[in-house]
Amino acid sequence: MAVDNLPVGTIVNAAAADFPEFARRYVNLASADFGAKVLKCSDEFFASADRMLQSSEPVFIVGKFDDHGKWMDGWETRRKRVAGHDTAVVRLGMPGVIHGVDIDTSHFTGNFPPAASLDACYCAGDPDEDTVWTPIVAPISLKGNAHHFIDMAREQRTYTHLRLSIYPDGGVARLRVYGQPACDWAARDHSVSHEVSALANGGRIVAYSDAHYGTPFRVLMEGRGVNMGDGWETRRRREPGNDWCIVELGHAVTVDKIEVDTAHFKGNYPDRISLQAAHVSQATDQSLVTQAMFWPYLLEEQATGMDAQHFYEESTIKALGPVTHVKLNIIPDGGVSRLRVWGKLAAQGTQS
Ligand SMILES: NC(=O)NC(NC(N)=O)C(=O)[O-]
Repeated sequence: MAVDNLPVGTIVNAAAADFPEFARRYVNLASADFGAKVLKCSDEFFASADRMLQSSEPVFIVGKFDDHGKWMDGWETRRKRVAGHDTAVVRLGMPGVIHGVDIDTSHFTGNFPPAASLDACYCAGDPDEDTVWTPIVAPISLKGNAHHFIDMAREQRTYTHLRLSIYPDGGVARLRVYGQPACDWAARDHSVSHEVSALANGGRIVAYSDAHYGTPFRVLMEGRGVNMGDGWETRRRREPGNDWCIVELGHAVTVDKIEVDTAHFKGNYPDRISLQAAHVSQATDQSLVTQAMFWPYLLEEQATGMDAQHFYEESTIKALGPVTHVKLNIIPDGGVSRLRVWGKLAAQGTQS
């Protein structure tokens, strides 16, 4: 991209990429939003390694320099003048099974690394000299200013940390590690309710009708939304019907509490919401969209208000028995900051 002739301060966005299925299906376990951190790196002279874990799209700001050189949105090491290569050790925001990665060199043109590789480990604490690293991506060639999507569908192990190696030096705008957070249900207390919709507990967005604004997976994040962008928001609906979002729960449960939080959605909260649910063992993400049309109501239509948490307890929730999936209907459209579903763990394999 020829950026030199643009006015100083112009923010240049990364070229839109054709994202593969794993990047649409799973969350980025290496996102700073989930607490992912760079624990150590061999060098970060030009740009801090933590920057490659930001969830924002990388930008190039024309004419922005700092004391070290050109300000770059990513991790960038100095030009190596000795043998060797650079590395960065990342603690994932949540332990999980990795389904694909993206080594994104957006905006690094004359300074991208010609190759990179990834190793992973599972560690209760943080890795040290005795840690045994498993190679998960052998060295691959990189291009400048480009996404490098690597499908890892065959990977089944749970990892907590990654080590990114770049050969020999250079800049990486973003490291994205798409995967399913892992949860050890056998170790959990089965006598209490669990928030099985939470990402950290294996909750996953399966499909949604529209997500013109905001990002659907954020409704399953912990804590309250920080602003209106921290949630799921649809476009204004100009035809009959309603918007919806299907969530796979981390474990089958008998639902005993639901929260729908419209934090920050004031002129655009849904007029009403409802939830449908089912216990499903045979489905694909695509077939669930069709199957969900006929699921029974877990929560009948409820009026919602702006910028508020709405809690529903057992007296309002229908007794459907164990369910594995819920469908949130927002009527007719609007924005939701958080959805939380709690319940008692059911024996896995139960079918209704
Ligand atoms: N124009 C540059 O980006 N030069 C250098 N990098 C930074 N960030 O200044 C370099 O040597 O790669």
